Amino acid sequence: MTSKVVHVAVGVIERSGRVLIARRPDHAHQGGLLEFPGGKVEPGETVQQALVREIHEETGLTLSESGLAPVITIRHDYGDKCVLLDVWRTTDAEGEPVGREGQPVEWRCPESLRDGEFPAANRPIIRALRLPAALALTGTIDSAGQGVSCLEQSLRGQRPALVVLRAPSLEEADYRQYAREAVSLAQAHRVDMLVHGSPERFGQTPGVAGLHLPWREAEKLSERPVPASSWLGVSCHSAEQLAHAESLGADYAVLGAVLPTPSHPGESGMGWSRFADLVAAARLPVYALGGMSMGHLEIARRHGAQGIAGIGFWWQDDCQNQLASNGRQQWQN
Ligand SMILES: Nc1nc2c([nH]c(=O)n2[C@@H]2O[C@H](COP(=O)(O)OP(=O)(O)OP(=O)(O)O)[C@@H](O)[C@H]2O)c(=O)[nH]1
Repeated sequence: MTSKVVHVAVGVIERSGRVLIARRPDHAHQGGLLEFPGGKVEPGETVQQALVREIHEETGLTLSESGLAPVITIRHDYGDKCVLLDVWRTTDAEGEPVGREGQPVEWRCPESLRDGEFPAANRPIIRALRLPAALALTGTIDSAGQGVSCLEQSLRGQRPALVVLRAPSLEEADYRQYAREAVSLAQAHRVDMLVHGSPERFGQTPGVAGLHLPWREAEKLSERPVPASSWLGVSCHSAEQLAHAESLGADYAVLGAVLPTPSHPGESGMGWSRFADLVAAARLPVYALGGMSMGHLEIARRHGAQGIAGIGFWWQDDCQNQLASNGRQQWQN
């Protein structure tokens, strides 16, 4: 274990749906691999100031500090060096990039980025760029048929990028039927659907985009139960659970409850400060769960979250129709 932590400002510079990638010089630490441009934060600098300086030095692009938004922080020990990658994104870089230190630079689609092309610490950054800002969970239902019609209605109202099909009240056979119909509905709406529950459910649902493990399922596992090409999420409530999710190779975790929520009456929630502490120590994208509306997205991001997760802000069942039609907010990626 190395003790000194090097604080590194890392920039995800986005333009027309692509991100700017550079190649690290062969002689540098993690040399020859791809990277997001950036560099060490110098004493007396804020991370935003360091990023504006580094990006200009390396690529000639001009960034504004106010145009930077936090993505994720990752602490990683390479054995010979311990880094804290402080990752920020911007869409308003000015100029055309050139490799001013002789390094090749190119624009790439986030979907084309492969883990093995980058230093190991970058895996969560690549996940964070592909994951949406809002993770939608399906609401309580009594039957597969009711679930499918609520899902259809909800997808017609809004189209989240990623939906977790949660239905704890259904028997196994009913869940299987629900999942099959839900996946074809999701495909028609070009939405990625994840089954919620055991790894068997993933195997039994053709066309599903991934698996979301409740903690009771995650704790039984010691390795990733789905291929790298599918999503894996885990519900967590503590630092130990987040560490276990990471050891399973999860692509994201959901952490809560952050605020009081109608689904858990009488529970106060951990609050944003505790949430931020737990996220700061985690090495995967983390969604805030519990009492979330789209209006909480900004505060969640400020506390290190990938975004928000929940039911109430998108799911339309009979009691929520009124709410949804009164004030629908746009989904953001
Ligand atoms: N810029 C950048 N550094 C990364 C990424 N991923 C990652 O692990 N790192 C690590 O973070 C550290 C950044 O150092 P750097 O060499 O880019 O910083 P710098 O330009 O200030 O370095 P120098 O002054 O030593 O030349 C290196 O140890 C590098 O391996 C990434 O995506 N971008």
